[in-house]
Amino acid sequence: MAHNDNRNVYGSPARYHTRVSTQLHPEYDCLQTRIFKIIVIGDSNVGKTCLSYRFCGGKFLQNPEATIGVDFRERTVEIDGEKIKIWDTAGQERFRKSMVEHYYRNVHAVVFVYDITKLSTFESLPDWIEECARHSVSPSVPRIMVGNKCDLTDTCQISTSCAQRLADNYHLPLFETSAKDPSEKEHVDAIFMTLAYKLKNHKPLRLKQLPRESSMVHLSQEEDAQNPCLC
Ligand SMILES: Nc1nc2c(ncn2[C@@H]2O[C@H](COP(=O)(O)OP(=O)(O)OP(=O)(O)O)[C@@H](O)[C@H]2O)c(=O)[nH]1
Repeated sequence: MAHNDNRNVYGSPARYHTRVSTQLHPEYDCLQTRIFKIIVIGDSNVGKTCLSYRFCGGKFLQNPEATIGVDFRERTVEIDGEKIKIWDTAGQERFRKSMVEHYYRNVHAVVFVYDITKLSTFESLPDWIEECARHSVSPSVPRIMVGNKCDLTDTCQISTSCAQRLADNYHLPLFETSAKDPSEKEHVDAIFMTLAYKLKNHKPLRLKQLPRESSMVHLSQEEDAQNPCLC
């Protein structure tokens, strides 16, 4: 396909604001790659930002701020150069209410997170799972449940067996980990990679290659919100 500077990553005319990175990303040397949208959902302070940052940035994010609306993080994984785009959602109702429709639209996988040291975040999980169902997310969309902050064993309030029962009720795989503990880095990777492998055979979004000079265009939140279909 002939290159067109006015096209965004999904190949449709860029009608809205786009942020262009001038950095060259060698992994974009192929003509096309695939992009999957994974949303991370759960109460405020459970560690959604830190988990997604650990996977995409490889580090523990010190002093994260509350997410307002959504933050995007990306990582290209070693499965045929697939690209995972993480939507780190806001846990606080006031910061998420205008975005909820956009969280669930065309989602490829969902990560439900709770904090193992805070019972209320575990008790909220059925509400998060039901919200997801209310937004017509197809039953075929892979979902997982993640208990975060396992480094805080002394203050754990939810036993693995209790968490496993809830996970079984909803037919969700359960993972317990810590975004903070460096020794859990590979485990956090494995959790997201589990989803990546499941997604491999799913229908992808198409990502058009941009010229080497501009290399990469990120959809802004505004643009994504206004494009009716990203598939
Ligand atoms: N001990 C410990 N603290 C963590 C861990 N992950 C996150 N935290 C801390 O938990 C707090 C909240 O982390 P965030 O990642 O901002 O939580 P969030 O779920 O994204 O919060 P919202 O953006 O408000 O929805 C911060 O003080 C983090 O440092 C973890 O694995 N262990």
